[in-house]
Amino acid sequence: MSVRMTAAGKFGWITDRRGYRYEGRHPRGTAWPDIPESLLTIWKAIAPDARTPECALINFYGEGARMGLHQDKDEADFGQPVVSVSLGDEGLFRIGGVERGGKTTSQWLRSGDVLLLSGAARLAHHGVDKIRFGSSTLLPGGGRINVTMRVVR
Ligand SMILES: O=C(O)CCC(=O)C(=O)O
Ligand SMILES: [Fe+2]
Repeated sequence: MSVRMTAAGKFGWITDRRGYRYEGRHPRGTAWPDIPESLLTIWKAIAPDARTPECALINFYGEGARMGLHQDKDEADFGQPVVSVSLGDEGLFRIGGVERGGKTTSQWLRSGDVLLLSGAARLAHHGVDKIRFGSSTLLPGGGRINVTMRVVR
């Protein structure tokens, strides 16, 4: 099972027959909702010198969902960080280096954990190998939400 996605902010990350890209509108034609203040507060606290985030990607991991190793490299300015907030079930986060195929380390991300990818880590390969479905009571039906904020342009 793959990760389900939606977004808030100026841009959302979508996929269709043309592939993956940032879009200013939801596929149904409406603007994305604003990024909630509570999330902007976390961004400002952890990345005070960064610009305002333009996208909050909301990933939902149901039972069995995972995300393969990848780099976040569809943004224009890699000097701007990526900040993610994990909610609900624990997820096993794996991170390696900028080069593909290098050594990686893994870490369980728990509900409320905030992760910063900046500097040398901004282009590090990373992914989520598995979630511990049912390890948190936050989401009534179980699962993990990861909200990832980015400056896009
Ligand atoms: O779910 C996570 O912790 C990572 C999400 C991620 O890497 C992404 O959305 O690009
Ligand atoms: Fe990522």
